[in-house]
Amino acid sequence: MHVRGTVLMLKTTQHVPRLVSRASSTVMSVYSAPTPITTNFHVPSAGMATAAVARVVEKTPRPVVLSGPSGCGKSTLINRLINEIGKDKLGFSVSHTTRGPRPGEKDTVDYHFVTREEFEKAIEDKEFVEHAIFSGNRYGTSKKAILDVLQHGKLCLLDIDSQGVKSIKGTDLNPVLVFIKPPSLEVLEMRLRSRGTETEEAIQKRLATAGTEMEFGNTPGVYDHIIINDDLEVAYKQLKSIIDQVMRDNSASIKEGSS
Ligand SMILES: Nc1ncnc2c1ncn2[C@@H]1O[C@H](COP(=O)(O)OP(=O)(O)OP(=O)(O)O)[C@@H](O)[C@H]1O
Repeated sequence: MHVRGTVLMLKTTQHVPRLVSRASSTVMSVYSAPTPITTNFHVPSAGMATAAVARVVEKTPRPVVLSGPSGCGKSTLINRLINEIGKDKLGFSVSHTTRGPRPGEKDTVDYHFVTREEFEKAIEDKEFVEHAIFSGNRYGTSKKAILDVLQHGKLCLLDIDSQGVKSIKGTDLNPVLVFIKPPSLEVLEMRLRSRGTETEEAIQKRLATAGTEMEFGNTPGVYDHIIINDDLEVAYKQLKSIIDQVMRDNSASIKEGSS
């Protein structure tokens, strides 16, 4: 998965209207004129004290962002999370892309595969919270995708590239940022080739972009965690431990916020 902004969610105990306040204030840097979004969230009742409501909004669960060069193993790690945590606790939402489907990928399941024109229109309509170009294709995470996740009281896990990370850092989402790093560019190339899903041209584009992604990932202070995906078992354990911690923190903050 790339930029794609694949959105996964780990279930927490309660959902809160975080995006409502976000959408009407900072939102993402990609918005030229943010507009309020309508949701079906459970909004605290009118009888709830204003201070308590403010605390609930303030204590919204943090999303987790996974990022790293194409072929670093994001999809592999995410699929293991899905398998281990289970679909009753882990949701999956779908991003938009202008790239063509790989063999086996299904429209609306793996991505919303759209034309460039449709993507441009979605940008104009301010449907995306972040969007980026990767290897000549466009990827975007729609507000609707995230809202769909949050409506189910789940923690979002986003898979986005460095451009998306820059955008999301400029918001009040307060994401936990995790960089998935290949052991080396040589290993990355080998894995990309063995995956056998790309043309030579696409592989070259991915490798060209990989250098920039690695540089960004290595920049001090950008990411909260860096996981080197050498041994898959070790990398997975590290990621799972981060996810477990975020889930605990989110649960605790929700309880505190709603008390
Ligand atoms: N630790 C690992 N050891 C060996 N092979 C791995 C490891 N992690 C992932 N792979 C393999 O590397 C290839 C690329 O992994 P994957 O598709 O998960 O990367 P990705 O980051 O999701 O890429 P993209 O962004 O292009 O979708 C896959 O064939 C996967 O099986």
